[in-house]
Amino acid sequence: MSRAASYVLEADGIQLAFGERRILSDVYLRVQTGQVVGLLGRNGCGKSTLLQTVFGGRTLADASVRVNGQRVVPAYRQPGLLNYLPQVPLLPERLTLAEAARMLGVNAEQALAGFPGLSAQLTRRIGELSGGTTRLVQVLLLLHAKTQFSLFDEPFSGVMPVHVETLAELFRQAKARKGILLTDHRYAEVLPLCDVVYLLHGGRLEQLPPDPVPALRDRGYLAS
Ligand SMILES: Nc1ncnc2c1ncn2[C@@H]1O[C@H](COP(=O)(O)OP(=O)(O)OP(=O)(O)O)[C@@H](O)[C@H]1O
Repeated sequence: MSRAASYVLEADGIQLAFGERRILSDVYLRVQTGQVVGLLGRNGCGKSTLLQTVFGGRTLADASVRVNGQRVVPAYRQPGLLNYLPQVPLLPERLTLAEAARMLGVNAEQALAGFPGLSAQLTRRIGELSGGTTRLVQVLLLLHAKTQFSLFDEPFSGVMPVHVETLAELFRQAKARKGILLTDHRYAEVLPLCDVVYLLHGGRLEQLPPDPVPALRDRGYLAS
């Protein structure tokens, strides 16, 4: 991908109900390269489901996912388009950290550089790392992988406070290379990172104004 190239990822037409319960009904989502886009919403409102659908891991009949106007369903099949970190572990436990980085085409030394201590663990197997370390290295590897977009479901989860600000800074830097869509309840870390914030509530995706806090309070996501 040329650094100057600009890509727009859009999703809409996503309808999902479990029995009588409608989860997603009115969704239009847009992420472009150079942006961090935050997706907020209360527990169980459908954020993970939406990310899975954009990635293409969950197939919904009328879902439209497009890049620069071209339909890409499932999006994950398009080489170099996007990667996705779900809430569950992604990387095979038997691989060493160095092997996992190679598998993703990532320079491990570069990806882990901001975190003294991680580079020393390159020869350890993923299955031997602590839960929080595993989460952090997965985020770092996907962030550095050469895709136009990265989707993260709770990237700050389990990351210890001393690493959170460094990770947030890496998200800011990664915008120069890609577009990022993330959901995380750590809104204090997430909001300053985001160029655009969406709130998912009642099946609808609402793009919030540049200062999203009052709307987040009004809609009951933050305590007033
Ligand atoms: N297979 C299923 N059958 C029935 N309901 C389901 C199924 N899968 C998910 N759900 C429901 O769909 C809703 C959306 O789930 P999802 O995991 O997308 O929420 P979320 O916004 O990511 O939540 P959280 O913030 O807690 O991670 C939840 O209420 C969940 O219980």
